[in-house]
Amino acid sequence: MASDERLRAIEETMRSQLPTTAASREQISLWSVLKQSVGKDLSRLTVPVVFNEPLSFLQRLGEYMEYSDLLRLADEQDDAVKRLEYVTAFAVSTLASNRDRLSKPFNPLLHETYELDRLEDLGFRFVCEQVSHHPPISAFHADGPAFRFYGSIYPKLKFWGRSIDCQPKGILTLELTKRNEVYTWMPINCSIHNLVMGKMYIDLHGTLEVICHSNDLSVKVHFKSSSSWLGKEANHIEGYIVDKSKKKLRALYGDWSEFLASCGAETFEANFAAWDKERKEHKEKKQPVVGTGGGHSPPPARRFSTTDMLSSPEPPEDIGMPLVHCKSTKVSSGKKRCDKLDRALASPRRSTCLMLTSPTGSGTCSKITHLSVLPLLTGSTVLWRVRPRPPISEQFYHFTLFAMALNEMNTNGRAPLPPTDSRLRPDVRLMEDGNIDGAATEKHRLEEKQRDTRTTLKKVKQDPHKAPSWFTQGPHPFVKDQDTWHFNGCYWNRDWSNSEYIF
Ligand SMILES: CC(C)CCC[C@@H](C)[C@H]1CC[C@H]2[C@@H]3CC=C4C[C@@H](O)CC[C@]4(C)[C@H]3CC[C@]12C
Repeated sequence: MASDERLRAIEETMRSQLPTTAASREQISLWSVLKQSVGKDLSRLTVPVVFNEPLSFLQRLGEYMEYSDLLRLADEQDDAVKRLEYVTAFAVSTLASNRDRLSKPFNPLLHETYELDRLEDLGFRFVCEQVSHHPPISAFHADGPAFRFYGSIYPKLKFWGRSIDCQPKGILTLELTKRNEVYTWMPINCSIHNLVMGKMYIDLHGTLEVICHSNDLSVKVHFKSSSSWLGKEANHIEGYIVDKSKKKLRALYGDWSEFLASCGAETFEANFAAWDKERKEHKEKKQPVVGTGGGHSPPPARRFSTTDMLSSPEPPEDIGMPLVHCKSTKVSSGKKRCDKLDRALASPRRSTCLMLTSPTGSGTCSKITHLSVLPLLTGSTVLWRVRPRPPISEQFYHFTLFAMALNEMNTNGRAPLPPTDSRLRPDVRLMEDGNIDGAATEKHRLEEKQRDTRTTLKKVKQDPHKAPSWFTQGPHPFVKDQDTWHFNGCYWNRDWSNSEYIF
């Protein structure tokens, strides 16, 4: 693995924002666009480009890998329950970037691909291909020194007038290769509310069941559905790790957009009610120190300097007190504690512990732009916490820093991309550059081109369903009666002689 300095060097070469800010949608009513489609599958519907984000759905799937470090941590645990804890934290972390992301990624064209080779700095490489057009199915495969993570998603979207329901189909599989362990889970359901009136928000709901097929440990993480974006249950998740006999071994709880912690099952049962009450009260009070958005005027900024901070050699593991979360533009590598900040907090009587995380996890601390308190149950271990989004995120489709770099052309002396890579899509690129009309024209042209290719192939009696290049469908190796898409591994030979320019 690369040294810290090397890591930082790579990180600094990546862009931290898009070329232009998002265009305003105020002029267009989403309702007028969607009203003909009530009750229909949205995959065939095109929305005006302003309701898109400048990423293809394949690139969006690349965001699953933002916290791939959790897989290294999982692999390092000698205790099977702890491994499942980190795997579950990873599964939850793949969902975090959905918060406030209320734009539609571009529908991938058939056989479009996307690669994310971060083997050198982040320890994984990822490939995704659009393997089917109707229904739209995207298959992906990622690997690293200790894992393989693969699956497919068919994001089934239904429009209900005031909301959109998404019941994605597919299965996600994680293999910890050195441990010979296999985990699976299904994508979680989600809804987008208040399309017509009120503040739009995204709600993830249902149960995320992570099963370890090698030792019969499993966990059902329940995602509470919230009735409004202010809802006290909003984003709350909880569940128990159980063994074969359903004996509760550990409790997991958190917020899919912020953190996942674990504690003893008895602690959770005995203290949850009291803690939950406190948490809800806290949620009502919770206010960012510097505005994180909502379009309202932010409260006055408070600044803290680096000298206010005491370094702690080790990140606090068991934190039986509230955690303060700082969003900072830059933070020095490692995690730092600060007790002086106690006084700055809303509830001065609490003992508090400050953990600083930067959007990238490294850099030097210059200013803190956001503070929030995470209440935790006594004796908890924080398995995962979200990296704060950059302050400019709001103007850039609420992208995380990780997302900002996904469509970057920077190949930095790397091997050339295949002609099917999402980064070469002219419509997404134009949108990113702020040319909405140009993007709309190109998007239309690509869709027509795709249709024409299919008709021509049919005319010359060729199979219009040319097989995907890098994946084949077949039975799941570990789950009965379940199909999955298998990566053939050839992608990384980087031979594009059979890849057509689809854009
Ligand atoms: C008209 C506009 C506003 C519609 C916007 C629809 C957007 C928000 C929809 C379209 C496709 C959706 C995604 C489809 C599939 C999944 C996998 C699931 O496990 C988590 C949610 C996630 C990642 C969805 C998030 C929301 C999503 C990106």
